[in-house]
Amino acid sequence: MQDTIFALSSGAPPAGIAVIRISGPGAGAALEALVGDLPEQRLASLRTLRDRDGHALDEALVLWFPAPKTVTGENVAELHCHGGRAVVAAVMAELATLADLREAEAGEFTRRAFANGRIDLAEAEGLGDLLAAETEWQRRGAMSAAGGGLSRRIEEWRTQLLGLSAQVEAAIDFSDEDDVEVLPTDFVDELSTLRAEIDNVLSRPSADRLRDGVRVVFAGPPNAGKSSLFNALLDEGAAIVSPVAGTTRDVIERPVAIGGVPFVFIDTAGLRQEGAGDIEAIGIDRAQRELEKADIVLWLGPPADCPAGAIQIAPKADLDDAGNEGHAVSAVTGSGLDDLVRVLVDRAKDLLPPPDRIAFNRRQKGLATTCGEHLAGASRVSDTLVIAEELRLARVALDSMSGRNSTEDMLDALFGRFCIGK
Ligand SMILES: Nc1nc2c(ncn2[C@@H]2O[C@H](COP(=O)(O)OP(=O)(O)OP(=O)(O)O)[C@@H](O)[C@H]2O)c(=O)[nH]1
Ligand SMILES: [K+]
Ligand SMILES: [Mg+2]
Repeated sequence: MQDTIFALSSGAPPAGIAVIRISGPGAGAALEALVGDLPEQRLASLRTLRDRDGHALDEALVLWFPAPKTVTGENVAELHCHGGRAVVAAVMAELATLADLREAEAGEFTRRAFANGRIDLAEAEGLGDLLAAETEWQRRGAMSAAGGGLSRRIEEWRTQLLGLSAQVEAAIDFSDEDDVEVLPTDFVDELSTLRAEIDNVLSRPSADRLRDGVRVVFAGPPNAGKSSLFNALLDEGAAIVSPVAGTTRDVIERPVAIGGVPFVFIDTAGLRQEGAGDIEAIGIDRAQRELEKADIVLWLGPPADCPAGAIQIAPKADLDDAGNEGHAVSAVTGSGLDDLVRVLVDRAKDLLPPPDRIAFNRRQKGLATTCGEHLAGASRVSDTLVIAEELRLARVALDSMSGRNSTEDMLDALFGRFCIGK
């Protein structure tokens, strides 16, 4: 029999309320052990929680949800206790003494929901992103996946594919008689419409970029003012600033939300060929690698050396001898910073999937690409047996997207990034 699991599903105590969730075949018995009987299902009831000796642990709102229409698909009980540390500890300790009950692992509730078909993989991934969301754009992006928007679309595509396969199977059966394989004329149209739809979503930026933030690298020669600008934009003294060329060696990363858009600002060592010591040289190597991974580069060096696609900055605008090509900014007076931020936000929005539209993450993009290749394969040939096989393979890719055929490793990786109690 499946273990019954429990965990604190709300934030760390102390808090106003602590929600302890119990899921599994023994959830009802556990609730009964604490409150004396099973309260009416799906209704909040105020009860005294007691230990096995009858001592009161807390007054709590308790809820009883019998399987299968529950968040995990199993029997579920919820205890809405007072959120004090000692209260939570006492109730959790009492639960741990009950037979067949144990504390849940990270993501275990969600994993059970997936195993019981309450959510599919795309929804579980969206839920993971939603829980991790720190900015408005992240929240909106994750909402649609967590709410099943992407899953429904995948299901529609799957249904269309099944329809196409059925047409091919019919043509194969028909061709047995006189060796002529006839596919309905609109078969080709339907196939290309499906391909176009998947390609359209594929063309959108990846949902991972939204989750991880847009990487903005501050680059240029030593002493250009990179760290000063980095600090000024972050409004904190994260990076050391000094008149000594080669002050910054290591890469310094700071996540920051601006206008609801998630960024990661990255300060780097000044780039120079000569005169760098051993440690600075390592820093320069790291800076080069960051430049390769950057989504946006702020270039604080001579325009002639500005990397392709980078935003040219004219730093130290308060000084008389400041350059005047590019976005003039001063870390000292703050001039030009607001404009620069606007430019950054505009650029970032082009790099992120539009909120409220469905988008693939990296894993889904790989599968959608495979799916698209098989659809293309199906439209290239006239042999119906080959077409049927290509359509089948396209469907296998879609099924991996929704997790109809997922491996344990993949599930471990996905649910491992959830928190305990989710
Ligand atoms: N007047 C003025 N001075 C600045 C400004 N920005 C930076 N500086 C000065 O320029 C010097 C170098 O600044 P940093 O921010 O350390 O420059 P960096 O590009 O990070 O330098 P490295 O890390 O050594 O590559 C320091 O003395 C700063 O005070 C600015 O906007 N105006
Ligand atoms: K410096
Ligand atoms: Mg620096």
